[in-house]
Amino acid sequence: MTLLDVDGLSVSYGRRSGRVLSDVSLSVRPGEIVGVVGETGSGKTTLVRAVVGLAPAEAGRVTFDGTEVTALRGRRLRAFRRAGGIQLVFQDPLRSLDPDLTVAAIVAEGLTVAGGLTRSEQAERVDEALTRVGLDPALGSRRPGQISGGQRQRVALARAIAVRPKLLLCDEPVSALDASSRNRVLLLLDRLRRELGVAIVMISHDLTSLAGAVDRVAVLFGGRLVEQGPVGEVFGDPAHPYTALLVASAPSIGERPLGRPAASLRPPLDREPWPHGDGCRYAALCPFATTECAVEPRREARTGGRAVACHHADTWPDLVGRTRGALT
Ligand SMILES: Nc1ncnc2c1ncn2[C@@H]1O[C@H](COP(=O)(O)OP(=O)(O)OP(=O)(O)O)[C@@H](O)[C@H]1O
Repeated sequence: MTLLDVDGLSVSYGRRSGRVLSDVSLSVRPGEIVGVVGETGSGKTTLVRAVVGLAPAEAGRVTFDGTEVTALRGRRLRAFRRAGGIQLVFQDPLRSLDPDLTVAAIVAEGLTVAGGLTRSEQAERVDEALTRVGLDPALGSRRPGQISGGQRQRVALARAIAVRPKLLLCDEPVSALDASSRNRVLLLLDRLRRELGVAIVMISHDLTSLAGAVDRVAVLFGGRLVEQGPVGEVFGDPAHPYTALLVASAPSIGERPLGRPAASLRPPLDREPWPHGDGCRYAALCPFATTECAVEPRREARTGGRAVACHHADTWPDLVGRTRGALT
Protein backbone atom coordinates (compact mmCIF):
# COMPACT_ATOMS: atom_id res chain seq x y z
CA MET A 1 0.00 0.00 0.00
CA THR A 2 1.23 3.50 -0.82
CA LEU A 3 0.70 6.40 1.58
CA LEU A 4 2.30 9.13 -0.50
CA ASP A 5 2.56 8.98 -4.25
CA VAL A 6 4.40 11.67 -6.17
CA ASP A 7 3.91 11.05 -9.86
CA GLY A 8 5.73 12.96 -12.60
CA LEU A 9 5.84 16.16 -10.52
CA SER A 10 7.26 19.32 -12.09
CA VAL A 11 7.44 22.64 -10.24
CA SER A 12 8.36 26.07 -11.43
CA TYR A 13 8.22 29.27 -9.36
CA GLY A 14 7.88 31.43 -12.46
CA ARG A 15 9.64 32.07 -15.74
CA ARG A 16 12.82 33.43 -14.23
CA SER A 17 13.55 30.50 -11.90
CA GLY A 18 12.92 27.93 -14.66
CA ARG A 19 11.92 24.42 -13.66
CA VAL A 20 13.00 23.65 -10.14
CA LEU A 21 11.65 20.08 -10.19
CA SER A 22 11.23 18.01 -13.36
CA ASP A 23 9.21 14.81 -13.64
CA VAL A 24 9.84 13.58 -10.11
CA SER A 25 8.21 10.28 -9.09
CA LEU A 26 8.52 8.89 -5.60
CA SER A 27 6.33 6.80 -3.33
CA VAL A 28 6.31 6.23 0.41
CA ARG A 29 4.62 3.38 2.25
CA PRO A 30 3.18 3.61 5.78
CA GLY A 31 5.88 3.34 8.45
CA GLU A 32 8.72 3.70 5.94
CA ILE A 33 11.63 6.15 6.22
CA VAL A 34 12.67 7.53 2.84
CA GLY A 35 15.68 9.81 2.44
CA VAL A 36 16.03 12.48 -0.23
CA VAL A 37 19.60 13.56 -0.81
CA GLY A 38 20.97 16.25 -3.09
CA GLU A 39 23.21 19.29 -3.07
CA THR A 40 22.11 22.83 -2.27
CA GLY A 41 19.54 24.09 -4.76
CA SER A 42 18.70 20.62 -6.12
CA GLY A 43 15.03 21.09 -5.14
CA LYS A 44 14.73 19.10 -1.89
CA THR A 45 12.77 21.73 0.02
CA THR A 46 10.63 22.46 -3.01
CA LEU A 47 9.66 18.78 -3.14
CA VAL A 48 8.54 18.89 0.50
CA ARG A 49 6.62 22.13 -0.10
CA ALA A 50 4.89 20.72 -3.17
CA VAL A 51 3.75 17.65 -1.21
CA VAL A 52 1.72 19.89 1.13
CA GLY A 53 0.54 22.19 -1.65
CA LEU A 54 2.86 25.09 -0.77
CA ALA A 55 4.74 25.04 -4.08
CA PRO A 56 2.88 25.17 -7.40
CA ALA A 57 2.75 21.91 -9.37
CA GLU A 58 3.16 22.68 -13.07
CA ALA A 59 2.63 19.05 -14.06
CA GLY A 60 2.16 15.73 -12.32
CA ARG A 61 0.27 14.67 -9.24
CA VAL A 62 0.74 14.29 -5.51
CA THR A 63 -1.64 11.86 -3.78
CA PHE A 64 -1.64 11.42 -0.02
CA ASP A 65 -3.72 8.73 1.67
CA GLY A 66 -6.24 8.74 -1.18
CA THR A 67 -6.47 12.55 -1.52
CA GLU A 68 -5.03 14.23 -4.61
CA VAL A 69 -3.26 17.17 -2.97
CA THR A 70 -2.38 18.81 -6.28
CA ALA A 71 -6.11 19.10 -7.11
CA LEU A 72 -6.93 20.98 -3.88
CA ARG A 73 -7.30 24.76 -3.84
CA GLY A 74 -8.33 27.45 -1.33
CA ARG A 75 -10.57 26.26 1.46
CA ARG A 76 -10.16 22.56 0.67
CA LEU A 77 -6.38 22.85 0.67
CA ARG A 78 -6.43 24.72 4.00
CA ALA A 79 -8.73 22.08 5.50
CA PHE A 80 -6.38 19.34 4.29
CA ARG A 81 -3.42 21.05 5.96
CA ARG A 82 -5.35 21.73 9.17
CA ALA A 83 -6.30 18.06 9.47
CA GLY A 84 -2.61 17.46 10.10
CA GLY A 85 -2.10 14.13 8.29
CA ILE A 86 1.24 15.49 7.07
CA GLN A 87 3.51 17.43 9.42
CA LEU A 88 6.64 19.41 8.57
CA VAL A 89 9.74 19.46 10.78
CA PHE A 90 12.41 22.03 9.92
CA GLN A 91 16.16 22.18 10.28
CA ASP A 92 16.47 25.05 12.69
CA PRO A 93 13.99 24.76 15.56
CA LEU A 94 15.14 28.04 17.07
CA ARG A 95 13.71 29.79 14.01
CA SER A 96 10.65 27.58 13.56
CA LEU A 97 9.58 27.62 17.24
CA ASP A 98 7.97 30.81 18.54
CA PRO A 99 10.42 32.12 21.19
CA ASP A 100 7.64 33.74 23.23
CA LEU A 101 5.55 30.60 23.67
CA THR A 102 6.13 27.92 26.26
CA VAL A 103 7.11 24.46 25.08
CA ALA A 104 3.64 23.17 26.06
CA ALA A 105 1.91 25.89 23.99
CA ILE A 106 4.17 25.12 21.02
CA VAL A 107 3.41 21.39 21.16
CA ALA A 108 -0.31 22.22 21.41
CA GLU A 109 -0.27 24.47 18.30
CA GLY A 110 -1.33 21.80 15.79
CA LEU A 111 -3.96 20.45 18.17
CA THR A 112 -5.51 23.90 18.52
CA VAL A 113 -5.56 24.34 14.74
CA ALA A 114 -7.15 20.91 14.18
CA GLY A 115 -9.68 21.56 16.98
CA GLY A 116 -12.06 19.03 18.56
CA LEU A 117 -10.25 18.50 21.89
CA THR A 118 -11.06 19.88 25.36
CA ARG A 119 -8.32 21.74 27.25
CA SER A 120 -7.57 18.79 29.49
CA GLU A 121 -7.49 16.37 26.53
CA GLN A 122 -5.10 18.76 24.82
CA ALA A 123 -2.85 18.93 27.91
CA GLU A 124 -2.83 15.14 28.07
CA ARG A 125 -1.81 14.87 24.39
CA VAL A 126 0.98 17.44 24.94
CA ASP A 127 2.40 15.47 27.90
CA GLU A 128 2.11 12.24 25.92
CA ALA A 129 3.95 13.74 22.92
CA LEU A 130 6.73 15.19 25.08
CA THR A 131 7.19 11.85 26.85
CA ARG A 132 7.25 10.03 23.54
CA VAL A 133 10.15 12.12 22.27
CA GLY A 134 12.04 11.52 25.51
CA LEU A 135 11.38 14.88 27.21
CA ASP A 136 10.12 15.41 30.74
CA PRO A 137 6.65 17.03 30.51
CA ALA A 138 7.92 19.42 33.24
CA LEU A 139 9.90 21.13 30.42
CA GLY A 140 6.51 22.31 29.10
CA SER A 141 6.73 25.53 31.12
CA ARG A 142 10.09 26.57 29.58
CA ARG A 143 10.61 28.62 26.44
CA PRO A 144 12.73 27.55 23.39
CA GLY A 145 15.63 29.79 24.48
CA GLN A 146 15.83 27.96 27.82
CA ILE A 147 16.46 24.46 26.46
CA SER A 148 19.28 22.85 24.43
CA GLY A 149 19.40 22.51 20.63
CA GLY A 150 18.77 18.76 20.80
CA GLN A 151 15.80 19.36 23.13
CA ARG A 152 14.42 21.99 20.74
CA GLN A 153 14.50 19.52 17.87
CA ARG A 154 12.61 17.05 20.09
CA VAL A 155 10.03 19.75 20.86
CA ALA A 156 9.60 20.30 17.10
CA LEU A 157 9.04 16.54 16.74
CA ALA A 158 6.62 16.48 19.70
CA ARG A 159 4.63 19.28 18.08
CA ALA A 160 4.52 17.28 14.84
CA ILE A 161 3.45 13.94 16.37
CA ALA A 162 0.92 15.45 18.82
CA VAL A 163 -1.66 15.58 16.01
CA ARG A 164 -0.99 11.92 15.17
CA PRO A 165 0.07 12.41 11.56
CA LYS A 166 0.63 9.61 9.07
CA LEU A 167 3.62 11.31 7.46
CA LEU A 168 6.44 13.50 8.77
CA LEU A 169 8.38 15.58 6.26
CA CYS A 170 11.68 16.38 7.94
CA ASP A 171 13.81 19.01 6.17
CA GLU A 172 17.42 18.60 7.34
CA PRO A 173 16.24 17.55 10.82
CA VAL A 174 19.70 16.97 12.24
CA SER A 175 21.96 19.33 10.28
CA ALA A 176 22.03 21.96 13.03
CA LEU A 177 22.94 19.44 15.74
CA ASP A 178 26.26 18.16 17.08
CA ALA A 179 27.17 14.53 16.38
CA SER A 180 25.79 12.99 19.56
CA SER A 181 22.47 14.90 19.48
CA ARG A 182 22.24 14.02 15.80
CA ASN A 183 22.47 10.29 16.53
CA ARG A 184 19.93 10.54 19.33
CA VAL A 185 17.42 12.33 17.07
CA LEU A 186 17.97 9.77 14.27
CA LEU A 187 17.34 6.92 16.73
CA LEU A 188 14.25 8.75 17.95
CA LEU A 189 12.87 9.02 14.39
CA ASP A 190 13.32 5.28 13.99
CA ARG A 191 11.54 4.65 17.30
CA LEU A 192 8.65 6.93 16.30
CA ARG A 193 8.05 5.08 13.07
CA ARG A 194 8.09 1.73 14.90
CA GLU A 195 5.86 2.84 17.77
CA LEU A 196 3.47 5.09 15.85
CA GLY A 197 3.68 3.57 12.36
CA VAL A 198 4.32 7.08 11.01
CA ALA A 199 6.11 7.33 7.66
CA ILE A 200 9.01 9.77 7.40
CA VAL A 201 10.58 11.59 4.47
CA MET A 202 13.96 12.86 5.55
CA ILE A 203 15.73 15.44 3.46
CA SER A 204 19.44 15.88 3.82
CA HIS A 205 22.59 16.87 2.00
CA ASP A 206 24.50 14.57 4.34
CA LEU A 207 24.79 10.95 3.19
CA THR A 208 26.25 9.79 6.47
CA SER A 209 23.16 10.83 8.45
CA LEU A 210 20.87 9.15 5.94
CA ALA A 211 22.91 5.96 5.54
CA GLY A 212 22.03 4.49 8.92
CA ALA A 213 18.58 6.05 9.26
CA VAL A 214 16.51 5.42 6.13
CA ASP A 215 15.07 2.38 4.37
CA ARG A 216 15.14 3.83 0.88
CA VAL A 217 16.88 6.83 -0.62
CA ALA A 218 16.21 9.06 -3.63
CA VAL A 219 19.02 11.14 -5.14
CA LEU A 220 18.14 14.54 -6.61
CA PHE A 221 20.35 16.47 -8.98
CA GLY A 222 19.26 19.70 -10.65
CA GLY A 223 15.59 19.03 -9.87
CA ARG A 224 15.56 15.51 -11.32
CA LEU A 225 15.71 12.21 -9.48
CA VAL A 226 18.74 10.44 -10.86
CA GLU A 227 18.46 7.30 -8.76
CA GLN A 228 16.39 5.69 -6.01
CA GLY A 229 16.21 2.38 -4.18
CA PRO A 230 17.02 0.60 -0.91
CA VAL A 231 19.70 2.66 0.85
CA GLY A 232 22.22 -0.20 1.20
CA GLU A 233 22.02 -0.93 -2.51
CA VAL A 234 22.13 2.69 -3.71
CA PHE A 235 25.02 3.74 -1.46
CA GLY A 236 26.76 0.35 -1.69
CA ASP A 237 26.47 -0.03 -5.45
CA PRO A 238 25.58 3.33 -7.06
CA ALA A 239 24.12 3.00 -10.54
CA HIS A 240 24.30 6.72 -11.44
CA PRO A 241 27.67 8.48 -11.77
CA TYR A 242 26.43 11.38 -9.61
CA THR A 243 25.48 9.01 -6.76
CA ALA A 244 28.88 7.34 -7.14
CA LEU A 245 30.61 10.72 -6.76
CA LEU A 246 28.52 11.55 -3.68
CA VAL A 247 29.37 8.20 -2.11
CA ALA A 248 33.05 8.49 -3.00
CA SER A 249 33.10 11.96 -1.40
CA ALA A 250 31.60 10.72 1.87
CA PRO A 251 34.49 8.86 3.52
CA SER A 252 32.46 7.69 6.51
CA ILE A 253 30.22 5.51 4.33
CA GLY A 254 33.07 3.08 3.76
CA GLU A 255 36.55 2.68 2.36
CA ARG A 256 36.63 2.88 -1.46
CA PRO A 257 38.64 0.25 -3.27
CA LEU A 258 39.21 2.36 -6.39
CA GLY A 259 42.35 4.22 -5.40
CA ARG A 260 41.24 7.77 -6.20
CA PRO A 261 37.55 7.13 -6.93
CA ALA A 262 36.33 10.71 -6.66
CA ALA A 263 38.92 11.82 -9.24
CA SER A 264 37.97 9.02 -11.63
CA LEU A 265 34.36 10.16 -11.45
CA ARG A 266 35.10 13.72 -12.58
CA PRO A 267 35.47 14.72 -16.24
CA PRO A 268 39.00 15.32 -17.56
CA LEU A 269 40.04 18.98 -17.24
CA ASP A 270 40.70 19.24 -20.98
CA ARG A 271 37.19 18.14 -22.00
CA GLU A 272 35.36 20.51 -24.33
CA PRO A 273 32.56 22.48 -22.63
CA TRP A 274 29.34 20.50 -22.84
CA PRO A 275 26.54 21.92 -24.98
CA HIS A 276 23.44 23.02 -23.06
CA GLY A 277 20.38 20.94 -23.86
CA ASP A 278 17.25 19.48 -22.32
CA GLY A 279 19.07 16.34 -21.37
CA CYS A 280 20.55 14.99 -18.17
CA ARG A 281 21.33 17.87 -15.80
CA TYR A 282 24.47 16.07 -14.72
CA ALA A 283 25.84 15.63 -18.25
CA ALA A 284 28.09 18.69 -18.09
CA LEU A 285 29.86 17.28 -15.04
CA CYS A 286 29.78 13.61 -16.01
CA PRO A 287 32.92 11.94 -17.39
CA PHE A 288 30.82 9.28 -19.11
CA ALA A 289 28.32 11.56 -20.86
CA THR A 290 27.73 11.24 -24.59
CA THR A 291 25.72 13.42 -26.97
CA GLU A 292 22.49 11.55 -26.25
CA CYS A 293 22.84 12.45 -22.55
CA ALA A 294 22.86 16.15 -23.42
CA VAL A 295 19.91 15.87 -25.76
CA GLU A 296 17.48 13.67 -23.91
CA PRO A 297 17.40 12.65 -20.26
CA ARG A 298 17.00 8.96 -19.68
CA ARG A 299 13.71 8.39 -17.86
CA GLU A 300 14.09 6.29 -14.76
CA ALA A 301 14.52 2.63 -15.64
CA ARG A 302 13.16 0.39 -12.88
CA THR A 303 14.34 -3.02 -11.82
CA GLY A 304 12.80 -4.36 -8.63
CA GLY A 305 12.90 -1.60 -6.04
CA ARG A 306 15.63 0.35 -7.83
CA ALA A 307 15.41 3.01 -10.48
CA VAL A 308 18.17 4.87 -12.29
CA ALA A 309 18.04 7.63 -14.89
CA CYS A 310 21.29 7.16 -16.80
CA HIS A 311 21.90 6.06 -20.38
CA HIS A 312 25.18 4.47 -19.32
CA ALA A 313 24.19 2.81 -16.04
CA ASP A 314 25.35 -0.58 -17.30
CA THR A 315 28.61 0.50 -18.87
CA TRP A 316 30.21 3.32 -16.85
CA PRO A 317 31.38 1.10 -13.96
CA ASP A 318 33.61 -0.79 -16.44
CA LEU A 319 35.13 2.50 -17.50
CA VAL A 320 36.39 3.23 -13.99
CA GLY A 321 37.67 -0.31 -13.76
CA ARG A 322 35.21 -1.75 -11.33
CA THR A 323 32.45 -4.24 -11.50
CA ARG A 324 29.09 -3.28 -10.09
CA GLY A 325 29.11 -4.00 -6.38
CA ALA A 326 32.78 -3.06 -5.91
CA LEU A 327 31.90 -0.09 -3.71
CA THR A 328 30.23 -2.23 -1.07
N1 LIG B 1 9.91 30.77 -3.57
C1 LIG B 1 10.81 30.66 -4.54
N2 LIG B 1 10.79 31.47 -5.63
C2 LIG B 1 11.69 31.34 -6.64
N3 LIG B 1 12.68 30.42 -6.65
C3 LIG B 1 12.78 29.58 -5.60
C4 LIG B 1 11.85 29.66 -4.49
N4 LIG B 1 12.20 28.69 -3.59
C5 LIG B 1 13.28 28.05 -4.11
N5 LIG B 1 13.61 28.58 -5.30
C6 LIG B 1 14.73 28.13 -6.18
O1 LIG B 1 14.51 26.78 -6.45
C7 LIG B 1 15.75 26.04 -6.46
C8 LIG B 1 15.65 24.87 -5.50
O2 LIG B 1 15.54 25.36 -4.18
P1 LIG B 1 15.27 24.41 -2.93
O3 LIG B 1 15.24 25.27 -1.70
O4 LIG B 1 14.11 23.54 -3.19
O5 LIG B 1 16.60 23.52 -2.95
P2 LIG B 1 17.25 22.64 -1.79
O6 LIG B 1 17.77 21.42 -2.44
O7 LIG B 1 16.30 22.46 -0.66
O8 LIG B 1 18.45 23.56 -1.32
P3 LIG B 1 19.07 23.74 0.16
O9 LIG B 1 19.77 22.44 0.49
O10 LIG B 1 20.02 24.87 -0.01
O11 LIG B 1 17.94 24.05 1.09
C9 LIG B 1 16.82 27.04 -6.09
O12 LIG B 1 17.44 27.44 -7.28
C10 LIG B 1 16.07 28.18 -5.45
O13 LIG B 1 16.73 29.39 -5.68
